[in-house]
Order: sequence, then structure tokens, then C-alpha cells
Amino acid sequence: MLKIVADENIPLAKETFAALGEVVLLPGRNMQAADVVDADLLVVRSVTPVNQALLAGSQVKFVGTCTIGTDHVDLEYLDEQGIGFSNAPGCNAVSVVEYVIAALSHLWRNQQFEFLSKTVGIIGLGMVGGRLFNALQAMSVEVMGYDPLIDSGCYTPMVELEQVLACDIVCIHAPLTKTGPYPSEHMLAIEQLALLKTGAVLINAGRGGVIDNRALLQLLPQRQDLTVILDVFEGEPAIDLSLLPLLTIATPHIAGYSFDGKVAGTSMVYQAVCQHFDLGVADGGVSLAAVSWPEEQAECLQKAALYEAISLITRCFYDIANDDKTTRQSLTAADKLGRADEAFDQLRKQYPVRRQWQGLTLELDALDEGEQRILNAMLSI
Ligand SMILES: NC(=O)c1ccc[n+]([C@@H]2O[C@H](COP(=O)([O-])OP(=O)(O)OC[C@H]3O[C@@H](n4cnc5c(N)ncnc54)[C@H](O)[C@@H]3O)[C@@H](O)[C@H]2O)c1
Ligand SMILES: O=C(O)[C@H](O)[C@H](O)COP(=O)(O)O
Repeated sequence: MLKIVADENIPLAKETFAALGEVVLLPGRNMQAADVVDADLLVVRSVTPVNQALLAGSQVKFVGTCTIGTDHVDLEYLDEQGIGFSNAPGCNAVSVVEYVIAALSHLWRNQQFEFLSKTVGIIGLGMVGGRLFNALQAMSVEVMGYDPLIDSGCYTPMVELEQVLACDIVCIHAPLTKTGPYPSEHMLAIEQLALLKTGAVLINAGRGGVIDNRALLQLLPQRQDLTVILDVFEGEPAIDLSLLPLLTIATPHIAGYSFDGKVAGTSMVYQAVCQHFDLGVADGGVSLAAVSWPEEQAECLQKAALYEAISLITRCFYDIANDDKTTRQSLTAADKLGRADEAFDQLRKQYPVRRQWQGLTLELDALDEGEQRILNAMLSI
């Protein structure tokens, strides 16, 4: 039997890992060396720095993070110590792509921004960025990507960073890296931000530190033509709140927070653990019921033209305006008490169940063949 210490915010952690031993759930943000000293297995999310300070002297043999990102884990240290590791590659990639589409659809509804006829530049073409690239291309949007670390034949066209920054919409999906041939930290500093074209939309749902947030704060008052949407911030949870009024949409690092994406993360790490300890019980998968379109809204959707249909679907499954409103209200109120960082974490901890629309099938009477194809592409992200 293993002793498993897991972040209390991992959905179904107890139910899933109980098959392997004793599960102790703890708040991830404050996990200390004493909490993990006699654990065999540590299961975290992105808010726990996993490094020598946490693990030295412990008997931890495997670390799993139920996230895509790994910038909170000292992988070199784990390797040196012979501690096994797994993240959950792609677990919430669909959710992040849906976040981007929901954000663009929100801009159509509020600013008549016809995103389907714009150019989109994607920075980082991995599980998230690559999926977004394919989805948008299938929706007939002109897309280009920048990713110096993958084969230039993977996506067409792949261009230089400057060309991506000259697009109407720029989406960041690179991990946060500080070393290597192309470190991404502050990849968008003041010089790069200055390259954004007039009226551009900038979306960061990767990691906060890929954009120099101070540079953004410096630039935005002079560039009111820009629409900036941030899901991720430097210094989370203690983010610079003076950015909020300058942003069109602000959300507390929840782009990947579909219930489907979170549960997939738990399940992927469970399976990696079973493989690592050679337990042969990789049956920890949870399958969620398929989503369907609510009957009471069917008539309205059938009559909708393309942008309206996209807007109805995105708002039904994920109304990004609600997250933006709650984030601003909660952080502003908590700031008056000097507790905005706690509020940031609470917003994430108490995040409501959000289901992905991926897999929904809808044939709409009001759409012609081309429009129906675009809708199908959006539904099958
Ligand atoms: N906001 C959220 O809720 C959320 C959810 C999931 C993932 N993320 C973040 O998004 C990142 C990307 O996720 P993913 O699943 O696509 O990861 P991935 O590892 O599959 O892909 C990352 C891609 O970025 C590329 N890349 C690395 N450095 C780069 C650079 N300097 N310039 C351009 N491209 C670069 C890599 O070559 C790779 O193709 C994660 O690392 C994570 O930090 C955020
Ligand atoms: O890297 C990821 O998978 C995402 O950023 C993920 O949604 C982070 O969520 P957290 O671990 O902070 O709860």
C-alpha cells in the first residue's frame, strides 16, 4: 500500500487513488516538506512548487501533476534523485481552445468583431496551440504559427515571431521556460508588444510570464486600440491588479478548467502511476456523460445565423463574461482588505462545473453548407 499526498483541489483524487493506498488531501499552495516526508507518491496541481526544498529527505518515489504545464516542477532535480514523474499532456487542451473561441465570440457580441475573417497568429503549436491551429483552419480562418522547437512542416504556414505579432489576433500557448535555445519568459517584452497592429487582439492562455506584465501595463494606456484578454498573469496569485481596468477580459487562470479537462488530468496521472509502480491496474478512468443541447433553447438556435449560433453555443456551455465579471468583482473587493491573492485562489478553488461542448452535434436550418461546415469544425475541436 502506498501513502499518497494529493492537492485537495484535484477532482476525484480520493476516489481514484484510494485503490493504491492511503490518500491524504492537503491545500496545494502551502504544501511543506513535513507534509510529504513519508509519502510514496505526491500528486499536485500547478500551485505547488516541487523542488529540493519540498522533497529532500522524503521517500517520495513518484510525482504526478494533473496539469499540462510543468514549470512548477524542478524536473532536473527529480531526474537526479531518480524520482519518477508524469504530467497530464493535453488533458485540458480542448478546454483552452474552447476558452479562446468563447473569448472571440464574446468580442463579436460586444464589439461586432468578425473574428472568422481575421488573421490569427499562434505562439506555441503543441497540444493546445496545434489544436487551436487545426480548429481555426477548419473554420476557414487564416492562421499562422510560430514555434521554433518543432518541425516547420507540422503546420502550414509556420512563420517568424514578428509575422505572428502582425496578425489581427495573437494567441499565446507556449509554456513558461527560462532556459534552452528559445526561453519563453518575457518573449513578449515592450519591443514585441509594440509590434502589435492597430486594433489587434492579444490573448494569453499559456503562462503569465510569457508576457512582461510591467511592459503591458506601460503600453496599454497609450494603446487603447488593443484588446487584451488574460487568463494568466505574472506572480499568481498576487497579480498586479492595476492591469484589470486595461483588460477587455480577465479570468483567474481557468481556461483549462472544464470539468472534463480536470478529470482527464486526474485519470492520466493515475494511469502513469500504475505504469510506474507496475501495478497493472490502469482502470482509473472516469467517463463523463456526453453533453447535449438543452431542448428549451433548440428553436432559437435553429433560426440563428452563423455568428449568433456560435455565440449561443459558447454562452450556453461557457459564458466567459461571467468569469470576467466575477473575477473583477471578487479581486477588487478583496483588494480593499489586502486579500486579493487569497481571492484569486478562491475563485479557482470554487470554480463551477463547466462542461466542454466538444462532441455536440447540431444541424442548423438557417446555415448554408459552408457555414454548417464551420460550425461542425467548432463543435469537434
Ligand atoms: N490557462 C490555462 O488554464 C492553461 C491550460 C493548459 C495549458 N496551459 C499552458 O499552456 C502551455 C501549452 O500547453 P500545450 O499542451 O500546448 O503544451 P505542449 O508542451 O504540448 O506545447 C507547447 C509548445 O510550445 C512550444 N514552445 C516552447 N517554447 C516556445 C517559444 N519560445 N516560442 C514558441 N513556441 C514555444 C513547444 O515547442 C511546444 O510545441 C502549457 O505549458 C501550460 O503552461 C495553460
Ligand atoms: O497547465 C495546466 O494544465 C493548466 O494551467 C491548469 O489548468 C492549471 O490549473 P491548476 O493546476 O493551477 O489548478
